[in-house]
Amino acid sequence: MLKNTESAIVVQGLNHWFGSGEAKKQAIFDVHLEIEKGSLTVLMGPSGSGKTTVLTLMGCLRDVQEGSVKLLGNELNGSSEQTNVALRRRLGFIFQAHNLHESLTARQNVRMGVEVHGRKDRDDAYDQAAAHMLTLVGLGDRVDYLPGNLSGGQKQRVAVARALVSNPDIVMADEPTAALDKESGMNVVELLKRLGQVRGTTTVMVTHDNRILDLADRIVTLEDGAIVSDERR
Ligand SMILES: Nc1ncnc2c1ncn2[C@@H]1O[C@H](COP(=O)(O)OP(=O)(O)OP(=O)(O)O)[C@@H](O)[C@H]1O
Repeated sequence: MLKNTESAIVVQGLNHWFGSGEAKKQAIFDVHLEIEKGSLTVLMGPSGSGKTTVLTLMGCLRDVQEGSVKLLGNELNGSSEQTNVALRRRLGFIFQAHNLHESLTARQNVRMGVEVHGRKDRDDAYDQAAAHMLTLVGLGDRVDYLPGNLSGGQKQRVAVARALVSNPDIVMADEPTAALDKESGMNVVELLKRLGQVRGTTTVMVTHDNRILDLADRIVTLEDGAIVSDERR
């Protein structure tokens, strides 16, 4: 049974290593972080500072080696695969490589975001939800396009729609605006912010994009695997 709490994510004393034997190297050092439901948190820091590692640990995509990560009240350190699968269903992931299926239209790609979660008997509802989400990301006139006929920025917005269509509790995004021009990038982040206010969706976003910092509720900066600043706005 999954639990619910007021904090979306609570990280305590998190350490992480890569490699083994002589090559074993610590990448994350004693990270503590509590993220409120409905907030938009940005993780910043130089290349190699540990942002993606922290995001994947919080997103149930990597085993927690030492310390505690509670996701929606559920401890990930030592959690069962069954719990991990159930938790991942409550998350939406947006990564830089958008991984769209080239043979499926924008709408069909977005539908996959709900189909993996649910029943097969709601065809029309899935289609409508996918088209609605594509409209929200500004692609209402492109729902039946194949990825090959979309620009890099448009493909990225399809990936955003796919991550959001299942109404996830938490969105984990790694450089979601990197492929987007200023206006499209702002639109995506504004949408995530609005989902936080309206649906209580929590967003944690890794970015180097200074343009979107004004929209963040909180900016956490990592250096050499440790948090060096934590600014609430
Ligand atoms: N699979 C891996 N195997 C070995 N070392 C890794 C692995 N993944 C990350 N690291 C190391 O862990 C540290 C943190 O990497 P991470 O990718 O989390 O940083 P980042 O801040 O996300 O960087 P970037 O902004 O370049 O994506 C780096 O020193 C990196 O070399």
